[in-house]
Amino acid sequence: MLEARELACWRGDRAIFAGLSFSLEAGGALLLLGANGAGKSSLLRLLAGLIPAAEGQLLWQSEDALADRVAHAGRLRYLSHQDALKPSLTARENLSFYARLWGGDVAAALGSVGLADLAELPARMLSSGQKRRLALARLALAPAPLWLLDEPTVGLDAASVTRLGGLLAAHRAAGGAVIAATHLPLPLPGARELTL
Ligand SMILES: Nc1ncnc2c1ncn2[C@@H]1O[C@H](COP(=O)(O)OP(=O)(O)OP(=O)(O)O)[C@@H](O)[C@H]1O
Repeated sequence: MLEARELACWRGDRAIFAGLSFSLEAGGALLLLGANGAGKSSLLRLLAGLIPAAEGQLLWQSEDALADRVAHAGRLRYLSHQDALKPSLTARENLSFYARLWGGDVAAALGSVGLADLAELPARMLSSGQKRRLALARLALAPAPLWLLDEPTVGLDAASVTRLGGLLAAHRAAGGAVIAATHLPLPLPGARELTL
């Protein structure tokens, strides 16, 4: 599904990583590990097409993944370590923005992360873990084959980690792939590990 060949990344005037290769099959999962500053978030941004690779190739089904940026954006869900919420909009309104882009059932997605009762609360009033859950609810809106997740479980309680495990398992069972950067245990059975 996805293949990285000899990727190199520079941030500013510093080389962050080079010669990085991996492949990911449908239903597969890859955990990005490594110390602070190792380049996990940079790699996710590169895979999302948000920063350029200094060298190497990214292939999607054996074709240049980034030749058509719009097509690439359409096949992925990228969750950065920031929650990307509008503080003054309610939880429902925040998620409705993404539903207008991708489709999906906002109420069901809120329910899947346990936020049904807080749908009408402005995002600024949510706790940090609830904000993270609202960001993760985007994953439950409409299918996309590739999920790129940056520290998805930061701030989550145990029940929310279990719920996320359910979303990840359903996504993979439907043939979706996941790449996640994390310092914490993630419910991704059988995931391969890539240490930067
Ligand atoms: N916009 C930027 N300009 C210059 N350097 C940057 C920029 N963004 C990140 N860096 C540098 O790139 C390196 C990799 O950062 P990155 O955020 O990818 O690391 P990380 O592995 O995700 O770290 P953490 O575990 O702390 O989240 C760091 O040294 C960081 O300072």
